[in-house]
Amino acid sequence: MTNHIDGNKVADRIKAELHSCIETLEQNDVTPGLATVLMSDDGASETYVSMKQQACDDIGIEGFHIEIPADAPEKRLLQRIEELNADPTVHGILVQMPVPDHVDESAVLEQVDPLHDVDGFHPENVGRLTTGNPRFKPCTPHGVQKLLEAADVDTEGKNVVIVGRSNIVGKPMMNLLVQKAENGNATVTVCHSRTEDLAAKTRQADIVIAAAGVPELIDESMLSEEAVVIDVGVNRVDTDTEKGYELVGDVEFESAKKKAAAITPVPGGVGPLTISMLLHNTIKAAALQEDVAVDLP
Ligand SMILES: Nc1nc2c(c(=O)[nH]1)N[C@@H](CN(C=O)c1ccc(C(=O)N[C@@H](CCC(=O)O)C(=O)O)cc1)CN2
Repeated sequence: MTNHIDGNKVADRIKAELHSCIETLEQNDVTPGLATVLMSDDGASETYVSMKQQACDDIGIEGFHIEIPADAPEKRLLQRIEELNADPTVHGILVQMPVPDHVDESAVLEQVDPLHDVDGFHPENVGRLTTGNPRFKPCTPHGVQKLLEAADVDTEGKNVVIVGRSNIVGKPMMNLLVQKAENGNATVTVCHSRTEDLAAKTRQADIVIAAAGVPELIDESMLSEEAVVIDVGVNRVDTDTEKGYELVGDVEFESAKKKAAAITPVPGGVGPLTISMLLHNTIKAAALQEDVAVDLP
């Protein structure tokens, strides 16, 4: 029987568990602070940033929202990040991705102080993750691990196929899953747009993680019986509705759910975990910077 993995439920449980960490910080006179920086007119990016701010308000993290016009020079963004690095009330900083084309993404990621880098995108934090000593696990891959754990899916020794090689999801997901660590120890294949015969690869997988950003790329015919399917794609597809679009995953949900042992929906699957794990990382950043011991979930 198909088993839907309810991301909202798992995310709510993690948020409830994080509440006691916030209390511990408050007892030590620390209010964790998160700065979100948006340099984009993209509607989806605006939505994600306001969801992050709302989640901060809900849990007791102080949110600082900075908007920089999409056509401003790169220097303005870099200067603002420098100011945030030095602000003692700000423990976590994230720059919403993607940034405009005229801005050098690497320069932006390197400008965020590694101890404030709650996205885990700074090269120092990427290096720590790769060498098995993560400081901040990138939010979406960490959320996928939490979803698998909640669904009682043991990754040890499993064949995992990740479809997509982005720095935000595909590559850190690979690094987390191959680690000799809890929720790791998997055999991982990373596929991408140049992969030949993608279906042959995904059919070998016990677990398929779809993160290509291509609506309904993966259907039932590309899955093995009883595969676990994690759909990271949140694609806006134009419709005639009042909203103007609908959200579609990278997996053709209706066909895939017939075959999968467990599957995440879109919306309501991985997305909510991205937000919860950002709160997790912000609390960790505050605890590290303020030298307070917290028991993170
Ligand atoms: N600096 C970062 N930029 C981006 C990241 C990131 O982790 N850090 N990830 C993605 C987008 N993203 C977070 O920013 C994100 C995507 C989706 C969701 C989510 O909860 N989606 C909901 C649906 C929301 C909707 O109505 O559109 C769901 O799937 O249920 C949260 C965060 C790129 N950029």
